[in-house]
Amino acid sequence: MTIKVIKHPLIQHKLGLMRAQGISTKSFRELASEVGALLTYEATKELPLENNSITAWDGSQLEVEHIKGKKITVVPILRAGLGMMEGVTQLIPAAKVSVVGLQRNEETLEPVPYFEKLVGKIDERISLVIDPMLATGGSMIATIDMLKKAGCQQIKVIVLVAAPEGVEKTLAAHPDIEIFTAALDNRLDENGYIIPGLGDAGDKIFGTF
Ligand SMILES: O=P(O)(O)OC[C@H]1O[C@H](OP(=O)(O)OP(=O)(O)O)[C@H](O)[C@@H]1O
Ligand SMILES: O=c1cc[nH]c(=O)[nH]1
Ligand SMILES: [Mg+2]
Repeated sequence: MTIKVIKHPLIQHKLGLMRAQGISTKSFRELASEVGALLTYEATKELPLENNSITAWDGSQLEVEHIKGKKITVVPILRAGLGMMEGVTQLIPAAKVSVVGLQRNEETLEPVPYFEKLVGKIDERISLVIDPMLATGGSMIATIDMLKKAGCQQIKVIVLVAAPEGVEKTLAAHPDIEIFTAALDNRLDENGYIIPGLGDAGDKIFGTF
């Protein structure tokens, strides 16, 4: 479908803080969660609503709006995706969680899958895939492949930072998805790291340097 770069001042300010050398694990993790929440607000903006009748505080019948039909499953890509989970689930507390584990081989840059636990009836849900980094796109494409194979028909992606190469590859493989990001950065370096990027997001979130 498309990529949407969300230029909200709060998002850009927080992302700018995340780019600083020597940022603490505590600050990086908190900011990843906060930017994740703000991007979730944008990514859920067009969810359809339906009217439902409830009994209100004074006993009267009242028409209120609820999110219609399909409900969301959040899909964090291990490990780094877990760093956005708190913020995302603060906004969607009832969301079911489907976990996917992928480790990028640092030499070939190919994603190596090692875990998959998806919720039931995923064909009836919208998947909201979360990962701080979309670099070559390999991990994201493999995750979307898994979700589609399990029957999921509607997929949105939230990443903190994306590289043009990875976005192009992901949208070419899966033109029906939507990507929400805080930044579309310049390029990948020779090791597949996003420039300017954030460095190794997983290591920063988990403190594994
Ligand atoms: O677009 P790609 O080229 O596939 O790279 C992006 C992936 O790399 C990072 O994870 P990593 O493999 O380092 O695992 P980790 O989260 O366990 O650190 C990142 O969190 C993405 O999942
Ligand atoms: O820039 C990058 C690329 C892949 N994974 C990261 O954590 N950072
Ligand atoms: Mg990593």
